[in-house]
Amino acid sequence: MKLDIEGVEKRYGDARALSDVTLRFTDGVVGLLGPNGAGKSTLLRIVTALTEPTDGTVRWNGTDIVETPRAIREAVGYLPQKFGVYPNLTAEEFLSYLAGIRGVRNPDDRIEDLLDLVNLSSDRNRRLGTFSGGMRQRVGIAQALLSDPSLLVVDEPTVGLDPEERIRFRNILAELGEERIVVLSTHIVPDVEATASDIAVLDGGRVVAHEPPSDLIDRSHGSVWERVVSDAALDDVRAAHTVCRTTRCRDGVRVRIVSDDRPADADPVEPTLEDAYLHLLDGRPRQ
Ligand SMILES: Nc1ncnc2c1ncn2[C@@H]1O[C@H](COP(=O)(O)OP(=O)(O)OP(=O)(O)O)[C@@H](O)[C@H]1O
Repeated sequence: MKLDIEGVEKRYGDARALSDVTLRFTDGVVGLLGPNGAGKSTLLRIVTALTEPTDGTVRWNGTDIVETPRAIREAVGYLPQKFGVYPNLTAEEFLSYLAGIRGVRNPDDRIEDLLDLVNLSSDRNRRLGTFSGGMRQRVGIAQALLSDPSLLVVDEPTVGLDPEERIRFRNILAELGEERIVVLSTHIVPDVEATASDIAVLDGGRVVAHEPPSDLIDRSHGSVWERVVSDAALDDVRAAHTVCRTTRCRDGVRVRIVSDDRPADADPVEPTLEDAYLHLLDGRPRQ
């Protein structure tokens, strides 16, 4: 499978949401990272043929999806950021309804397998209106997989999931990525770290990195530090540096800092993907 995005630009009036985006995705999980407003959802809407680019091309296994949107619509499963359900339907009824609309073959077997995959078999006959946010999200994942898509696109899928569900979900994504392209857009860097073989970072509508997580981490070696400070000194450290994490310890607060220069009294530490991501975005912490 191959998804080729070339020179894609998207303008809304005078505002540019995407500028000259060129990316090639192949089988595996690709993590799409970027701060608020970076253009992630816009890019996902373009590659799923829900929106047309203002300029540039997107090809699915060689076929231009702007000219032939059917090529991608038949291949894609999509879990949008805002996923609505019919509250009066049960999980099983909802999936059956969508399977009917989408012409899924052997829908009963497929729904059985998917309810099992997302751990909702025992809740299949409950109305969706009684589901927690995390359970609804799992229904969303199941519906995205109904047609056994070769391209699975998921936008912020772990929002609302508790830690146990998140880990379960990450494992499902990693497994799914073995035989298809999974594009996972998220703010939660550890989710990407756990699943993605490839990372694309957007900032201000442009691609600022596209490489394996280990390469991104390598680039921030020598720029991540830790030191212990008193509570009273914490504000000064925050004013002077990009602080990516603070942890309370016996002697005060352990502060993790991203900086190209060594901060006073700080020791170098091994960077994580989250550190590398902050370092890439000019060391400015974002939401
Ligand atoms: N329909 C639209 N009309 C006008 N501007 C839009 C529209 N959709 C998105 N934008 C703008 O395009 C830019 C990119 O938005 P987009 O939602 O793609 O970013 P994002 O990376 O998904 O952000 P977030 O992480 O907050 O969801 C933003 O400046 C946004 O305001």
